[in-house]
Amino acid sequence: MGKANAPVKKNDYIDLTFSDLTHEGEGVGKIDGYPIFVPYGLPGESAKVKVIKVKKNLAFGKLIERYESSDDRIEPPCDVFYKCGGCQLQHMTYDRQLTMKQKQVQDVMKKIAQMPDVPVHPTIGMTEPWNYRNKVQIPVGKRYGKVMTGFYQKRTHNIIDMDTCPVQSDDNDKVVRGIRDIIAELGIEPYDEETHDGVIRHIVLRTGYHSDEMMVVIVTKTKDLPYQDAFVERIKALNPNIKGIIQNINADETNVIMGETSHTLWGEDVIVDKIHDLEFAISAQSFYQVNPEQTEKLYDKALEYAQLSGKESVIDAYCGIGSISLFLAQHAKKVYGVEVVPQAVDDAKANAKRNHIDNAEFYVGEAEKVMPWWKAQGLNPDVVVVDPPRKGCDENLLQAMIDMEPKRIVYVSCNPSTLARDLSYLAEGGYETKEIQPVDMFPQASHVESVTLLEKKG
Ligand SMILES: C[S@@+](CC[C@H](N)C(=O)[O-])C[C@H]1O[C@@H](n2cnc3c(N)ncnc32)[C@H](O)[C@@H]1O
Repeated sequence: MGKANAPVKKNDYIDLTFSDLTHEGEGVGKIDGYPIFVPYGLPGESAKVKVIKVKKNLAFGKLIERYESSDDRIEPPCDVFYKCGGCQLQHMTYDRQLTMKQKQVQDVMKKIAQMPDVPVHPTIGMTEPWNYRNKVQIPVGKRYGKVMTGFYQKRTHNIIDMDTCPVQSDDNDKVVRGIRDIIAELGIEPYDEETHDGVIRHIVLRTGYHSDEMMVVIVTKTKDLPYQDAFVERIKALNPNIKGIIQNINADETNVIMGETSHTLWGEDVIVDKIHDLEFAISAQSFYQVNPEQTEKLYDKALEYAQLSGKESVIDAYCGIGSISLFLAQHAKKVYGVEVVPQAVDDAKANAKRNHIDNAEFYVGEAEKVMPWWKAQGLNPDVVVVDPPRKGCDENLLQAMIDMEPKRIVYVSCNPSTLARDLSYLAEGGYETKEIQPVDMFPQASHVESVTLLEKKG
């Protein structure tokens, strides 16, 4: 069907009944099999919709008036939910969010991996799916002379001025507001994305879940930070748990938040937090899971799937600060971790020492290059754990893993689509996907995390 043959035209007003949800949580209604995606529509509801964009195979619409409410609908607790791009699912009950995430994994296993029969367990959720984030990265801007901090409006870079965010911890919210006011009072200029003038781009805060230790990172465009001493003194006074204030410099015209250079303006370079009984030092540029309560459940599942007896050698690829590696090391003979961010590998080595674990080694490098090299050196692990970023595993890494012939692979994923693609590749290499456990690391947002167990066939 060409675009001209689509059953709707731009600016049409139509009545639509929603039958499904997209992976981003938008309602899907169909006219003669032609899908129309409408934010905030829920299955079972019908509504008046304005068609805003028409493509060959699908259209997008805006919900104008709902004729009835699904039992899955709730009032979003956040005032700016319908404007902000941070969360997508606050209008649905938490149970519905969990089933939606399970179904998303089931869908990609059918459509992308062609494995409709793999068991996908119900998503492991939180008891209280709010105030869970231990990290906030918030842009700083100025409008009509007023300094603002807040998340970007959907699909734009307009900052929505906000004082609180219901998925953040209250302490993080308070410190962000405090720093925003100090920036305004000292007259330090926020960075302007259009003119590339100004100084302060982002405030990044990380708070230890068990330790309450806080790290403040001020991301600047310039090396120079005006009124640095006064700025640091006043930030210190905002919360006694602030352990370090770090400046990160990002001079590039980019969407990436942090640049490559950081230096500590005051206090410690790291904060320390615990996951179960292990302590982890975390520096500004290292990855650390954002939902501490769910991290324990995610890691428990990864460890369960690894089925270690104490005799195995294990590779943890994309290991970050060594958090999964050190749990594996407590039950294995030897663990090898690889990670591309040098500061994270420094943290991983320090974390092994801090926890008196001496059977874990960490290497800096791209996992897709280090794995084939390890294979060439004769390293043939019993188990491989991978936890890649959203783009999934590089083919060279998948092939190296197949060539190493581990008994089991545990795949921790934050993107079901690339997971399904990689599971197909591994199936061709002789690895059977046994089961998948989604774990909700991002309540109220549409991201889906999961742990998968694969075993070598035959
Ligand atoms: C999703 S995080 C997982 C980290 C760790 N497993 C954890 O649970 O905290 C992915 C990690 O992969 C790292 N990374 C990204 N690309 C990489 C590559 N090509 N080779 C090795 N590590 C990479 C990132 O820096 C990040 O630390």
